[in-house]
Amino acid sequence: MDAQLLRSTFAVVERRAEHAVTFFYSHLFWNNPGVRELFPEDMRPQRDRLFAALTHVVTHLEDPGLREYLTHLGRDHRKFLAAPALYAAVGASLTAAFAHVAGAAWTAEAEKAWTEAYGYVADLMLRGAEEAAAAGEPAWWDARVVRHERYGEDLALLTLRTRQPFPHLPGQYVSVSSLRVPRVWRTYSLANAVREDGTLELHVSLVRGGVMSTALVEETRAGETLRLSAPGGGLTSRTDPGAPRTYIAAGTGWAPVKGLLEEVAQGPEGVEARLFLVARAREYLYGRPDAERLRERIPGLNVTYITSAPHHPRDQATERLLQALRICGYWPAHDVYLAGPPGLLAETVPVLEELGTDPARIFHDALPAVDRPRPRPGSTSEWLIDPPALLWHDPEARTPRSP
Ligand SMILES: NC(=O)C1=CN([C@@H]2O[C@H](COP(=O)(O)OP(=O)(O)OC[C@H]3O[C@@H](n4cnc5c(N)ncnc54)[C@H](O)[C@@H]3O)[C@@H](O)[C@H]2O)C=CC1
Repeated sequence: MDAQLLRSTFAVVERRAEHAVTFFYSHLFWNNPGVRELFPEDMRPQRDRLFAALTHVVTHLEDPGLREYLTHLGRDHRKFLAAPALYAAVGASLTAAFAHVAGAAWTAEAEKAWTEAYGYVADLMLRGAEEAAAAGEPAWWDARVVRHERYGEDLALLTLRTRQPFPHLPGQYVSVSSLRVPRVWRTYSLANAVREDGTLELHVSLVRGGVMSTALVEETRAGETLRLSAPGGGLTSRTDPGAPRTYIAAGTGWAPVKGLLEEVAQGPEGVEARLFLVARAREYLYGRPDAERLRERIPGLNVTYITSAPHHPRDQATERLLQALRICGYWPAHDVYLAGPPGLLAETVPVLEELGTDPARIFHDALPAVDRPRPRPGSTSEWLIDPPALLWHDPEARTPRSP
């Protein structure tokens, strides 16, 4: 693959991404009757996702992890009922959209490079889907809501039980769909280790205007059925048994960390472990009772709760967290597991590195780039000098701006 040529054409397409995406979906739906019904009513998040995936591929062309990313993406796309014919149709519409917006940059060489690259992507995705089907994995798991608990205005804990066994590792996430908002899928971390009764736990924070979180927090009731996709994500346990580790969880980032700690509690020995549980205010520290129970079950677990002071902005908790981390020692010996809002991760990782943590031993889910909102540049030269944060870099993030 000509990585250089792929990147340079993508850079041109990226500048007109909104046109490219509109053209792509119009072309796809016009030329393939029936395909529109596979997509949700509101296409905006879908648009962001397409470019998020393309950006990931283009920025990881030489990364050996790209194969695994694509096979997992294909396995996950079974939930959309994506057949091989759809992959071919998407390829044709994508090249048409790129040709439309790239102008003079769309040379015969560029078209050849993109056709080859898309073929590679589609082959690996289809391979992932076929392997999962051959292993007897369903396209999605039906999960009954056995308990629905509200915490305050904007949080719900859902306990689910799947009809078929659900193979997950503690720390992983799933995408979830509800018949209340057809064909919409959103990812949530699982908040439990593997349990004997097979139940799963999700922590859902209400996003203002978010259709799925509103359905899950405010409308869903026990007895309903949700759909879960194949679990994914890299925030799984990597530390040798007994070796020291630090867990940092903020907001509903508590979910995967709770899963990891439940796994430790199921093990035979204690560990040298520190947990920092961060919340925007005391009343949002919903994980405290479970953290206390885990502290009793895990000898050697040290727990610190951090919140913003009353009437202070929620980000003050992050400053307090960084102060607390600076007071601790032994960072070079600790593996660090992090889960929370992208902004918190972006601020915490450099401090951990500065304190001596091995960057390769800091684990968190792949998160979008974080940037402060800026006005969009007006001219091409401004774009080149100071390209803005791309809209699709932060598709899943909450909108936690107000205190
Ligand atoms: N696997 C993972 O990493 C998971 C991540 N999450 C993410 O965690 C967040 C949870 O949202 P909420 O529960 O509403 O938490 P929240 O918005 O109340 O944030 C909790 C704390 O994180 C810090 N924070 C928030 N935004 C920040 C920013 N821009 N810069 C610096 N620090 C910031 C603040 O200290 C705040 O008190 C979501 O963004 C969600 O996507 C949730 C579950 C799993």
